[in-house]
Amino acid sequence: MAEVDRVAVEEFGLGIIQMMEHAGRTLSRVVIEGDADRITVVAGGGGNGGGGLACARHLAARDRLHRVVLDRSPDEYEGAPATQLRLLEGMGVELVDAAATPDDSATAAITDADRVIDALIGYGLTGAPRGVAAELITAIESAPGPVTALDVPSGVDATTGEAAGAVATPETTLTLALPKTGLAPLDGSLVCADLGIPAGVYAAAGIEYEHPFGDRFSVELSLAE
Ligand SMILES: NC(=O)C1=CN([C@@H]2O[C@H](COP(=O)(O)OP(=O)(O)OC[C@H]3O[C@@H](n4cnc5c(N)ncnc54)[C@H](O)[C@@H]3O)[C@@H](O)[C@H]2O)[C@H](O)CC1
Ligand SMILES: [K+]
Repeated sequence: MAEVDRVAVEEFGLGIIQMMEHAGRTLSRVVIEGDADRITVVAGGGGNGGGGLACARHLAARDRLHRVVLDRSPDEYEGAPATQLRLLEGMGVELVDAAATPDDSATAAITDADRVIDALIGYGLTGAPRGVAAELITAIESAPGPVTALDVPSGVDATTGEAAGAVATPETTLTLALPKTGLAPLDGSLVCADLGIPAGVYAAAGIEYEHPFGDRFSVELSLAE
């Protein structure tokens, strides 16, 4: 998937921000179909967090957003995730910086929600979750409300499916563009979102690909028997 992203951006000129917007908007559609109206988005600093922040903007516009929890200071965001964050700030959305709140307001923002979106870490996970991200994964895992994970449950290796430390167990995972091999052993439902990546990108990346979405922009997947 990382190679597909590279080819899409470097050889086809697709923007990261374009794909991230598809991810966030489709994620918001999936959770808006449920009845939760106090949805907390927990967002990391990379591409996964950026998709979560785009989702938060669409939820806020529909009055379904409870809180946005970050694992680092807003000043530390760069690139497309920073763009998503600035848009949210421009809407007046309050951000909970879990790294700067010694009290339990980040945990409360997660436990008070009636659904939590786990957009902390995606396929960019390296090793077991550390620091504030690990604490937030533990808080998500113990939250009373259901969890929707973006791309892969944070803490799960997208390729091997192994979890070397904390992991949040989702009710639903919305994976992006292609199902990752590490999702095969996953409990819960799996939905794949179309990011609008042209078929030629997959060909250039050496992947045999048939557009799986038909007329839709997301499809539910199940494991072959
Ligand atoms: N075509 C696609 O599928 C697209 C996917 N997108 C999304 O982007 C992520 C991958 O983005 P990337 O920036 O490469 O990495 P992540 O956001 O997954 O992770 C980096 C983030 O996580 C922190 N981190 C990594 N390991 C640890 C650890 N052990 N403990 C604590 N923190 C950790 C790191 O510091 C970074 O902040 C993909 O999954 C999709 O969600 C794109 O939006 C575009 C297309
Ligand atoms: K995630």
